[in-house]
Amino acid sequence: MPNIEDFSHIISAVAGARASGLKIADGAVSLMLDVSGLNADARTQMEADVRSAVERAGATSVRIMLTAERITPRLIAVASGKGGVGKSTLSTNLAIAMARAGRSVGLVDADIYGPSQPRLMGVEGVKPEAEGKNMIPVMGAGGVPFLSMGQLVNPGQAIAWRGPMAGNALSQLVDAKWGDVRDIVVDMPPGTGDIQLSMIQKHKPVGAVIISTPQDLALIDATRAISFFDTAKVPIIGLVENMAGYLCPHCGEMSDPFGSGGAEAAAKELGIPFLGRIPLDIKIRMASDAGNPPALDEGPISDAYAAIARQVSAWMDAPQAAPA
Ligand SMILES: Nc1ncnc2c1ncn2[C@@H]1O[C@H](COP(=O)(O)OP(=O)(O)OP(=O)(O)O)[C@@H](O)[C@H]1O
Repeated sequence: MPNIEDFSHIISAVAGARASGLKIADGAVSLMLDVSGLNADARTQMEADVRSAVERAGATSVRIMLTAERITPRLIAVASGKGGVGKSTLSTNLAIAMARAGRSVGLVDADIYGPSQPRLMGVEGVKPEAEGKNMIPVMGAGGVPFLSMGQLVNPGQAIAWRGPMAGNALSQLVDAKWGDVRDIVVDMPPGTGDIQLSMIQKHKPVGAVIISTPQDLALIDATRAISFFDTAKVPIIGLVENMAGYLCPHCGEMSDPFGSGGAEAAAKELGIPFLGRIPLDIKIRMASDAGNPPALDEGPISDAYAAIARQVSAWMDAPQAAPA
């Protein structure tokens, strides 16, 4: 029978620093497993992995107590200098790709000008319920819980809002019953005006992902968005290039209607990380419009979102994203 040190090694090979309180009595092993920040599937998987490793090593019985710290979700802002560059599409697919990697992540659609997430998440017309004063997020595509400005007001109504109203509306979404959600991807309204400032002053994101198309004019707007977050002291996680390169579905030739590589060059010049590029592909628009986010699929598009999600997740796991 292995001793307590052997079991400790076996368990930490599977669960890293998440295991604690290991005890052994007559071959019966008990321990605690901190599953904070993991979604339900990842929790079940980790528990099962630890259990089978301990059983394989010869334990007569295994008792695992799952614990999770109560957490206030951290916000990841997805922002762009101007509209129409694919910010909402990226927000949805980033959240889904992070969830597919086992993270406990939610999505908030704070774009008061054109809340499009209910459609992208396949839950158009679904109204969230409330528990007391708090809203309960609805379950969107990929099992990602989500709330949208579009669920608070009728389309078009919010456009006349001023900063404080937008800030208060965002509070309703962010202060909802998020359960064990650790990180919330926030689809910001495009631009860098008072509305956006009020929102981030009220609910400071831990970091911002900026999205741009590759052409010069869009990059100038992206640069403005970057300095906006700099001024607000919100660190930039990195820049994503969207609609980079068009693969012709008929002849298979790759062309660059908006140029290509502009965002990567701009990121280098600005000294911020480049997180990756998403091609211009009609399949992205069609799948999104049908409420089937492409990040849920298999293939190169989904891989591109997963690669961006990995970098954002790594940034969130590093010390700079830890709560003060
Ligand atoms: N890589 C892509 N390839 C093809 N179509 C895309 C791509 N990214 C986004 N789109 C499409 O472009 C349109 C605009 O995208 P999206 O709504 O995500 O942009 P946005 O920046 O959030 O816009 P808004 O500022 O209006 O909210 C949508 O029809 C979307 O399906």
